[in-house]
Amino acid sequence: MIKTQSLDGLFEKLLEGKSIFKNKEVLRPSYTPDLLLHRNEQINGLATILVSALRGETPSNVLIYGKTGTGKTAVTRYVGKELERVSEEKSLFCSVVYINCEVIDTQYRLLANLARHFEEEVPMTGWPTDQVFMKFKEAIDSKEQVIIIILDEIDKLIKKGDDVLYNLSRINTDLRRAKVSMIGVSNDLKFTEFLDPRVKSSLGEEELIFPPYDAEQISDILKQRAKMAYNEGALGEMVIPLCAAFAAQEHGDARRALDLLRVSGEIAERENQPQVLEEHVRRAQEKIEIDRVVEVVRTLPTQSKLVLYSIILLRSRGREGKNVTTGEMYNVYRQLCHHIDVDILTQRRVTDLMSELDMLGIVNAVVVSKGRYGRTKEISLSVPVENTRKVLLEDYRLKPLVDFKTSAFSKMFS
Ligand SMILES: Nc1ncnc2c1ncn2[C@@H]1O[C@H](COP(=O)(O)OP(=O)(O)OP(=O)(O)O)[C@@H](O)[C@H]1O
Repeated sequence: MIKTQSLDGLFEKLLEGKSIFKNKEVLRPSYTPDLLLHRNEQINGLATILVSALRGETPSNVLIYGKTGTGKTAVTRYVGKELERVSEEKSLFCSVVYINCEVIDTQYRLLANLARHFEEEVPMTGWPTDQVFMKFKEAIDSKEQVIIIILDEIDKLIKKGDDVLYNLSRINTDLRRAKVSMIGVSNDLKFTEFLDPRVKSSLGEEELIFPPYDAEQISDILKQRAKMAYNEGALGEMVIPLCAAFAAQEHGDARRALDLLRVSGEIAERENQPQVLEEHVRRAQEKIEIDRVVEVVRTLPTQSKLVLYSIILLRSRGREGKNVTTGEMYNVYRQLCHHIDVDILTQRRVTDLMSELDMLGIVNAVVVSKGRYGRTKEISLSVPVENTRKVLLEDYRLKPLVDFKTSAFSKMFS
């Protein structure tokens, strides 16, 4: 008979412990606070452009730029919500439609979503795109109204062509009653380079830049949120300054700072600690960094994974402390390719892939002089070996390499 452990009261026991969190949800990215700190200039700037909508005029199109976590989405949604609120109060017809182009990433799906927002029956696939566009136009032109379309992460949409933006930017010439304007949001400052010049000038009628927050501003944002998220006395004195300092080092990313504040609390909670302390923040920072790297490694192309795996093998063969040279790395890389029957790239190409890994912060390569033997690059890993190895071996193409170090590889070094 299989003995099962009694689980009576499993959750009750866990719930009994007093939580340090009052409301953890307010630390999640989906939560938008009622008051956005240090963004008055951007809020007023956007409101000044959009106020035309309340006068029944077409607001200029706007492009909003700024690095990740600088409050672009939060500000745009906040101003959009306010606009809708005032318009309702004044019995006007203004609607703001928010689309995240990372999720809705094809022209068809974008138009279908817009049409559906105005209660048109459009299937999510199957129709010619023109027909969906017609439906959308018909739907909105049935009455006098101003529609503002927020296209968040607009650069993701453009990767699949800019026809839809071209059509949307000219839509007002075909409309009799309705008026449409667009707000494009992006953290890629260069994405407009790929746009049709007509779309570029139409979309960028107005531009708003969101600068990164400094440590003090992040600290204010964290304090505001911590009051709602944590019980009184649950945060050690150094927690907020340290979270702010780490996030400001990154580039002033409020999302990262809020993540850090939440994960620090989760670590302290898991250890049944009554208070979050500096050491929890340091561990949270490490955890978030590992999670980030794991995600980057997971999505690398196979060839880059093989380059990385060669470096890992060289580092873990009892050579700790010794850096790997490009020559050694290429040697092992070739054997790995041979082992799993993958094309072998030239040393030059492999060196390029390695430089990309360097840029992603996965390895660190320094050029060293070998005297009369010329120059070479010495490579060290910037990521934890075991975690990275595990992620690499999750890839089915690399799986057969799991035994590699114990057979062919050990022979090479014995
Ligand atoms: N000024 C602020 N006051 C309070 N919270 C803020 C502020 N700016 C950003 N935040 C919070 O930081 C997180 C990230 O902000 P947001 O999503 O607006 O950034 P973003 O610039 O749109 O980033 P991305 O380009 O990655 O989408 C959100 O949880 C948001 O609520």
